[in-house]
Amino acid sequence: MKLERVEIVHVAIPLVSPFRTSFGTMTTKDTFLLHIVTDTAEGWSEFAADPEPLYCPEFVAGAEIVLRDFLLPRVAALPVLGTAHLAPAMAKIKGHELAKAALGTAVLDAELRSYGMSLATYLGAVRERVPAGVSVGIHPTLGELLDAVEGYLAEGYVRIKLKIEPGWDLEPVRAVRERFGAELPLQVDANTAYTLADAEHLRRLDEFGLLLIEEPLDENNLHAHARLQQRISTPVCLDESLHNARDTASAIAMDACRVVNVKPARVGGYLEARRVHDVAHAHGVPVWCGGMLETGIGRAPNLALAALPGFTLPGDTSASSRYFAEDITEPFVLVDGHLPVPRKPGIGVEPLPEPLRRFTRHRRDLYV
Ligand SMILES: CSCC[C@@H](NC(=O)CCC(=O)O)C(=O)O
Ligand SMILES: [Mg+2]
Repeated sequence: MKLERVEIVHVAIPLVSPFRTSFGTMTTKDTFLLHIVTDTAEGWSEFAADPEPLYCPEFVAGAEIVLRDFLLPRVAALPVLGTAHLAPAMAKIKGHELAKAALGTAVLDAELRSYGMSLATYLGAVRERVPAGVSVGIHPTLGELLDAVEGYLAEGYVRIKLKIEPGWDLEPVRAVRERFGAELPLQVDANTAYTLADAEHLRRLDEFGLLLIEEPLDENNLHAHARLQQRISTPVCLDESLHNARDTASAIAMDACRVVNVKPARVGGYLEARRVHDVAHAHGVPVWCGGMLETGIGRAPNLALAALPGFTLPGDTSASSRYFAEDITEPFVLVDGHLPVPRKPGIGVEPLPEPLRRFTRHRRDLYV
């Protein structure tokens, strides 16, 4: 393949309801798509983070600069444009995994389309549909939380994840357990909101039989997560702390991580995400596919990844309607608590021209 053009398409899609986490409240999915044109096929991808660096250090405006000034010049200079060649070409740039993932996924999409191969086939998917969990934000009252959970269960979601923070943890978990029973697959995500000083408090979550507690302590602090795991029985799951397969191997070796939230964008793309899956699977550590409120452009490839053998826990791969009244692709619709694995070439979806036009804020060439 030969790179001919790369376009950045900034989109802003309103959320159906505010999504509050321990680090802020989102009301719009405000990010960009990459559209690449090569001599043999086109490719699409989505940048997974937001305008502010609150979940991780990367953010929309910064990623555009990193792509335009540092990643694209190196990739465009490659004698052969192919997914396998990208990581070595981008490796000299430190960090910026989400920006690298956006470029790498667009190239992978184009490459697979040129071969007529689906991402699911390429990655080694073994399922045609995957069970869908749902992430539930922090609500103003317990009553509103219980109503939200009731609604998601009625839609068929098979697992509930509750966002927690100091002051909103034991009570919402207890309320959900009391209302929906001990058998409901239930987990929590703190997004780094606690410290080791909270260990005794977090140990009180052990009575609720949670599947896991996600990223309770500050990111990249594997030692503290390992010490916390010695004091609580709820399995610690890492998210923000794992940037690649190497981190995953270290975290498992230190017993800092008994479950892995695999987010392809966070680890630099789908090839590294498969490596993370392979490392965890080899150690008997279950993985599940995390989410970043993706549009269908990011949701489709996540579903392909979630169909790999080691993804034994439901992910945050919800239906498009979880966040959007209208998606920029054909919507992903829950059927019996599952979503279909895309099987068309590449990521298997393209933006729908009309919704894309309506939700586009601006688009420009990053490379011609
Ligand atoms: C704005 S919160 C984004 C990161 C968060 N993602 C989710 O909670 C799932 C979001 C989704 O359903 O895509 C996480 O830390 O796991
Ligand atoms: Mg998380």
